[in-house]
Amino acid sequence: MRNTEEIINALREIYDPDLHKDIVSLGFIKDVKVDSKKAYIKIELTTPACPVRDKIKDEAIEKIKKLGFDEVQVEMTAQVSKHINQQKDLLLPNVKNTIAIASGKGGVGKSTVAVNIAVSLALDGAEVGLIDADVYGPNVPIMLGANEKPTLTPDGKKIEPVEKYGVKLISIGLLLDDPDTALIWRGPIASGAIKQFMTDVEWGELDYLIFDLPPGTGDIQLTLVQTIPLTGAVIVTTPQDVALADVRKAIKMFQKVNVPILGIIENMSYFICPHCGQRDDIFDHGGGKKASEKFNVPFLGEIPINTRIRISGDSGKPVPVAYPDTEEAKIIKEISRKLAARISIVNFKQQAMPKIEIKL
Ligand SMILES: Nc1ncnc2c1ncn2[C@@H]1O[C@H](COP(=O)(O)OP(=O)(O)OP(=O)(O)O)[C@@H](O)[C@H]1O
Repeated sequence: MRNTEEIINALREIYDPDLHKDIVSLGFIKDVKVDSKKAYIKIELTTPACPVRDKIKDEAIEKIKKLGFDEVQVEMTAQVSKHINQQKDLLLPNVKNTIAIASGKGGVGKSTVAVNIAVSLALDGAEVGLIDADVYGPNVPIMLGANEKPTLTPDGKKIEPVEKYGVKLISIGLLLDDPDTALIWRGPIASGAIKQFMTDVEWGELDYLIFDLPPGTGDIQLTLVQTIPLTGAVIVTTPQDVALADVRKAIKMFQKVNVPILGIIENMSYFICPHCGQRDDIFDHGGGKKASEKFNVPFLGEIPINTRIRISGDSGKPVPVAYPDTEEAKIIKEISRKLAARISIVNFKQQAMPKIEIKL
C-alpha cells in the first residue's frame, strides 16, 4: 500500500511560482491521509486569492493519481500571511496587511480600482476592510452604495464599520453631515482622522485593510503615508507618457518612507467598442508597463475604459458583483489576485530575512 511519505515526496515536485519553493518546504501541506486506494490531502495557501490555486490543486491530484490512487481528494484552504510591523501591531493588532492605493494625480480611477479590488478579494474569501482616506473627496461610499450612518459598538467605545459586499468600510463621507467641511481641513487634521479610523473603528480580524489615499504627492499625502504603517502601496495610472512623471513622484514618495511598491495598475487602458468590437487606445497604451520596467516595480495589469465600470461606480454596485461574468470582472479578479500574491511575497521575504544579533 502506498504511504503518506510517498505522497509528500510526490508533492515536493510542485513549485509555487511566486515564492520559488516547493509546496512541501513552504509548509503548505497540512494533512495527508491514505485509505487503501483513496488519498486525502489538505493544502493551505498564503491567501484565498492565490492566482495559482487551481493549478496547484490540479497538479497535486495528477501527481498523487500517478502513484496508483483511484480517488484523490484535495482540500484547499488559506491562512493569509501577516506583515510584521510594530507600529501596525500597536494600532491595528488584528489586521494582517495594510495596503495604500495611490495615484500621482487626480481622476485616474484610484477609488474605482480600490473598491473593485476590495470587493474582489472579499469574494475570494478574504476578510477585507476599506478606509476612504481620500478625506477631501470621499467617493467610496457612493461606489459601494453605502449611505447608512455607522453605529457604535454595544459598549459605546468604538465605531462599527459599514459592511457592503463583504467589505467593511469607513469614510468621512459616512460620518460628517456635510462631507464638504473636510475640504477645508489642514493636513494634521486629515491625518488625525485617518489615525482615528485605524484605532477607533472595530475592524475585527482582517486579512487586508485597504486605504484609498487622496490623489497626488504633496505634503498631505506624505503625512498620511507616514501615519499609516503600510505593508505596501499600489500606484494607479493612466497610459499616457505624461503620466510617467506622476508615477515617478508617487514611487519616490513611498520610497522616502521605506514602503515597498506592490505594483502599478494601468486604468482606462483601452476601449473595446461594444458595437463593432474594435479596440481603441484612447489615452495611448502601455505607459503603466513602461513605468514598471523603468522604475523596476511589478506591473499588476490593465483595466479597460468601459461604460459598465463607470455605471457600476455610480450605482454603488462594483463590477465583480454587478457584472461578474464580464471580461472586466475577470481582469479585476486577476489583478486583485496578483496583488494578493505580491503581498505574500513581501511577507515571505520579510520572514526569511536573517535576524542580526548584535553582541556587545
Ligand atoms: N476604467 C474605467 N472605465 C470607465 N470609467 C471609469 C474607469 N475608471 C474610473 N472611471 C470613472 O472615472 C471617474 C473618476 O474615477 P475615480 O473617482 O475612481 O478616480 P480617482 O482617481 O479616485 O479620483 P480623485 O482624484 O477625485 O480621487 C468616475 O466616474 C469613475 O466611475
